Amino acid sequence: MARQFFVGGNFKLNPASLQASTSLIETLNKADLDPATEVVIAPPALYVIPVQQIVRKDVKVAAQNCYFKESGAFTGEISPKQLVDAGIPYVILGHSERRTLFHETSELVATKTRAAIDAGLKVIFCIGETLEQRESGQTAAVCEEQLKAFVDVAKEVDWSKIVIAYEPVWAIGTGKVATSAQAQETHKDIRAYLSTAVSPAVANSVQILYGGSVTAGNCKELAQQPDVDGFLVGGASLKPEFADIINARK
Ligand SMILES: O=C[C@H](O)COP(=O)(O)O
Repeated sequence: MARQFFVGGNFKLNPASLQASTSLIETLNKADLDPATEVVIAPPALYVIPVQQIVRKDVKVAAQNCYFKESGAFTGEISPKQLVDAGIPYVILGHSERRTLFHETSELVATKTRAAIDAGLKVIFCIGETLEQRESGQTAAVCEEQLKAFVDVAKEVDWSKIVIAYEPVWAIGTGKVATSAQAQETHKDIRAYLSTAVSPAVANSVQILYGGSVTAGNCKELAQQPDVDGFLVGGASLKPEFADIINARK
């Protein structure tokens, strides 16, 4: 079965006002988008609901993070249940900025992923190595370790609720994109790991996105790789070229 092409836009902590978010969405609403691509955008938490209200219906909305508890004394957090209640279908978890700047461990990311799926969300689950880890030949091992933490708590989980985003940390926001060969090799390694650790069927059906300095200029070649099923886009998702990335296979 062919995997659907998927493009996510992670706005991170941008733009800095609701008005600027609205104008970004208005541009996206007017764009000619390939209907074969599943498109998900992740605005900052405060704007998730207003964006959901104005964005075109063929574009879904994601939160950039959530906690694993349903409710309680957890100041500053958002629960998976609240996202579901607000009609938000997706959440990004395990982004390298969460792992590095906010000290999220693979175990915490796994717990949050399990809770999000159990609550009814779909998860864009991010993994990826640092430059030092790549240069010392640990790329596959690091991705496996990050995935294994979830596999360990994934008993009877519905893997169709997960999209994996491979984002080498050295490529995020740096302008240094992975070559299509590097992306393909790592995506293939991720599938090989899942084939053994979960099942060949899951390894074959799970969508694996590439993220890290994707632009309109480099997306077409990356999109031709057999194990690259789409992108998680940061900086370029805030620009009109996001539509060209969505249309990378058109
Ligand atoms: O989630 C998106 C990634 O962090 C990629 O960001 P970037 O496209 O700005 O490099």
